[in-house]
Amino acid sequence: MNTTANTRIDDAVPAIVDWSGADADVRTELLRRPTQAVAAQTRAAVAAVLDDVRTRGDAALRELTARFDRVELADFEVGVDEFAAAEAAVPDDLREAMRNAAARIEAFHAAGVPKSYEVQTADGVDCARIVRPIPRVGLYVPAGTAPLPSTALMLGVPAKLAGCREVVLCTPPRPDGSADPAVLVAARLTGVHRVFKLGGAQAIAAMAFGTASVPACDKLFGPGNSFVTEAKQQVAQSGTVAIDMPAGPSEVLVIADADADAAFIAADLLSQAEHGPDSQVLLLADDDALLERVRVELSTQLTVLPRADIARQAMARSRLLRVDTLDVAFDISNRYAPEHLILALRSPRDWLAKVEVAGSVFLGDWTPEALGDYCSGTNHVLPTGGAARAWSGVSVASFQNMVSVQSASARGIRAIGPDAVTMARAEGLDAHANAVALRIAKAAA
Ligand SMILES: NC(=O)c1ccc[n+]([C@@H]2O[C@H](COP(=O)([O-])OP(=O)(O)OC[C@H]3O[C@@H](n4cnc5c(N)ncnc54)[C@H](O)[C@@H]3O)[C@@H](O)[C@H]2O)c1
Ligand SMILES: N[C@H](CO)Cc1c[nH]c[nH+]1
Ligand SMILES: [Zn+2]
Repeated sequence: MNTTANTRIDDAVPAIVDWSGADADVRTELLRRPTQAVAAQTRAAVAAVLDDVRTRGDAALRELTARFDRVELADFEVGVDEFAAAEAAVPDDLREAMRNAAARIEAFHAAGVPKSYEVQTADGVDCARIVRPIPRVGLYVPAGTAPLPSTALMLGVPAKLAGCREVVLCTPPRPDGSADPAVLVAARLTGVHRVFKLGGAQAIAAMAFGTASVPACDKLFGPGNSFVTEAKQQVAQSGTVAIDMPAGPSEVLVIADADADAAFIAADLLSQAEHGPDSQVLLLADDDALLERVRVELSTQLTVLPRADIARQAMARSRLLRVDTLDVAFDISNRYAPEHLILALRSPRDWLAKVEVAGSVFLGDWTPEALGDYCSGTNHVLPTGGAARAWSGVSVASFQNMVSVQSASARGIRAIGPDAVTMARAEGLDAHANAVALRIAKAAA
């Protein structure tokens, strides 16, 4: 332990680094996520797992589950009896909280369901976009460090709103071979059709390629550790299946001013640090005294946190940064593109226009990030690792295909056909030109 003034500061708590005047590119470089070496190791391990499941199916799943989850399973699918046992095991207050959360998630997501639309683009030419559910989707619910039934709600509710025909869910088995009961109850609450006790890259491989017991899905969803996230990216590159986004180890970036509540900020930082040793939590503030108060609070709160060991490891990749102005803090945040952004500022809504990219934003002292994790109604499956620059959190649209439709009458082909013929000839594609010209001639007769 170090000593500052009268307070003992936990060794894991980062020192305050002064970034006043630091070059913007240098700052961005310093906030990089996992090193290339770690990523390369993970890539190779995941590629081997995917290959094994693709070639050997269920036999590979059994071996990989024994190796990584330390449990021998003959059958991965959750049956009627296990669902019934889960319903009996989950306490009423948790069931009630999950029902309430599901209702708010549904209310928020239902308001954003993309609608079909039709436009007449020329006389006799109608164009439409119709919305269709993706037929078979695969959801991943993490359960390595801790089972996350809230994730089953975040994925199951929009899948149900979209109307997907078959919703499959994988979650890692517990040491006794069962699935977490709360995950099963949450899955049932949202109408998930089939649940398999599979975790990690092998679960992703099973849902991407299909095996004798697990159906191949059209699109995969959900967060997970670096193995799960890498597996999703590799199966997406193989072109057999789509994915929602890279949703890896949790991150939060807090921008705070001098009057922010240090205890609240420390609690929010620790709430994401406890997700895993590879979480990253960042605080940017323009006030030395506030930063010091947060260090003290982090030390104090760590002493009573049950998952302090995990949070301490995450602290090693985390930073407390002094910036010149709040404008600089927003510039850094926009370059970093955090999964979660907390604005612990006075009049936080006035600052919202400065946010260019972030997965989800939390305004003011009374909006802890944990509310969004569970029950405000927004989705907690969010892009990480800088992916928020171009990817968005899960929504009903993530579970839908948009199909475009066009219809031309004889009047329509006369009206717009000549443009097509001219453009086709310019591209040297005479068969294209002919397909249109034939119809123009017949429509004119
Ligand atoms: N971005 C988001 O939206 C979001 C949401 C919730 C959680 N998360 C993140 O999800 C992650 C959950 O991770 P988790 O570990 O708790 O659960 P997990 O279910 O993602 O991973 C557990 C699985 O990883 C596999 N595994 C473990 N060690 C392995 C190894 N050495 N080699 C190969 N496979 C191995 C095992 O099969 C195990 O079943 C956390 O990092 C959390 O921060 C992100
Ligand atoms: N904070 C996580 C997303 O990074 C979501 C979660 C689930 N349970 C608790 N938190
Ligand atoms: Zn969380």
